[in-house]
Amino acid sequence: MKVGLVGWRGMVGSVLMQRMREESDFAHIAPVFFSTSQVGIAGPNVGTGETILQDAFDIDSLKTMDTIITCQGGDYTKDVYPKLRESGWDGYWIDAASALRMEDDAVIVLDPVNRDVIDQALSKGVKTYVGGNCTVSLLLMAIGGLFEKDLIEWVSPMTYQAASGAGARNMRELISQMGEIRDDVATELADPASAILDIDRKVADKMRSDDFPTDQFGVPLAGSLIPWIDVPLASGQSKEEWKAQVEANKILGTSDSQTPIDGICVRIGAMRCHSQALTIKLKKDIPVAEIEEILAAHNDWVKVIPNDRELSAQELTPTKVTGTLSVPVGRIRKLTMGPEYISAFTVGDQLLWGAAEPLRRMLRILIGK
Ligand SMILES: NC(=O)C1=CN([C@@H]2O[C@H](COP(=O)(O)OP(=O)(O)OC[C@H]3O[C@@H](n4cnc5c(N)ncnc54)[C@H](OP(=O)(O)O)[C@@H]3O)[C@@H](O)[C@H]2O)C=CC1
Ligand SMILES: N[C@@H](CC(=O)OP(=O)(O)O)C(=O)O
Repeated sequence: MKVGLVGWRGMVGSVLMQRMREESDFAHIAPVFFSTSQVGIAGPNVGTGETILQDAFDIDSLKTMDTIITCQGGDYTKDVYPKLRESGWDGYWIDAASALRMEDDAVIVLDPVNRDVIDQALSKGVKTYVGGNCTVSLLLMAIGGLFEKDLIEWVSPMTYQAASGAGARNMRELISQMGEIRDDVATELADPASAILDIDRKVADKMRSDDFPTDQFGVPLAGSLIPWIDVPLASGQSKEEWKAQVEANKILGTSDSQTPIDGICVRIGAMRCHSQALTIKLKKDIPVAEIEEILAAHNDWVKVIPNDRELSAQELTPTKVTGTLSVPVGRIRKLTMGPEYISAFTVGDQLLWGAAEPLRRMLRILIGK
């Protein structure tokens, strides 16, 4: 299979390349690397010989691919995808961007959760497969078992989303902000006798000052948070909040009988792991032990963490999860609202299961390996 890769050197694309190398995916395809800015120079050698970067806007060149996998972004998709389809190209398009997700002829891929939906689409001849929003994919990897058994009446996810979701420049800015704060009080920190309230005031002054680096986020994130992600909608939701219900139900194949999923999305100063605190209303009263069993049995990556202080602090954090495919879910307990109400807390790497991994697994499904 001739596979065109677009956006492979960006942040999501680099994680995709890393995973494809780790899983020897390149042994099963003939890769062709495209670029929007570096046409004609040497591309990566992935064990299949020297490569030269092709023009990612050249429809004739793209048309020779059996499959195109893109992490280039929504603007690229909106520009190139319609031209390619209008030209008669009938290949598989696998995309990280949100642009095509809610189109009728596109499927949102997360095969540990919706392999049945993917298989049905393939047999119907669907050719467009899009990765879900990171928060949505991570939510479903964590509590997919309860959805599979049709036990959920509604979910309210309150998110704690990492800087990486906003892009590479934002990750850099977060670190710069952390450094600026620390450097500003380095002398006081070195003196154990210095007053903490003096340090605190100096930190707040620094974060509010005009020279604090906020070009990317617009406001301080380090030492603070941002309770809004993406553009506002007429409903009062942010677009990130809107995606939870529509995308999750599309992934699950339940768009006609939507399970309500809604909460507040918040950016915090983590690097690349999104966390979510969940309030779940179950359709019936089930013991916590049974809930834990259902969750743990759903897929190979979800890991139930007992509701224990030490284990939660060690296992259920961005620090533990970053760079791994593990999706821990813990803090599972009955809430005082009633026996059908439970809490849960989950963490996942938003660049792996949240972005790159569902795409490379879709490619593997296509090549049948
Ligand atoms: N960030 C995220 O968490 C998620 C992103 N996505 C989707 O993936 C898309 C891509 O996101 P992301 O990977 O963050 O985007 P990046 O900005 O990291 O990369 C996008 C493109 O920018 C170009 N580029 C220009 N300068 C550089 C440079 N110095 N280093 C690397 N690439 C460079 C590359 O294209 P070229 O080689 O052609 O110049 C690259 O493919 C998003 O638009 C979004 O639709 C989906 C899920 C999560
Ligand atoms: N919006 C997400 C990242 C992202 O790229 O989402 P989407 O793939 O739905 O555009 C975040 O900020 O954390």
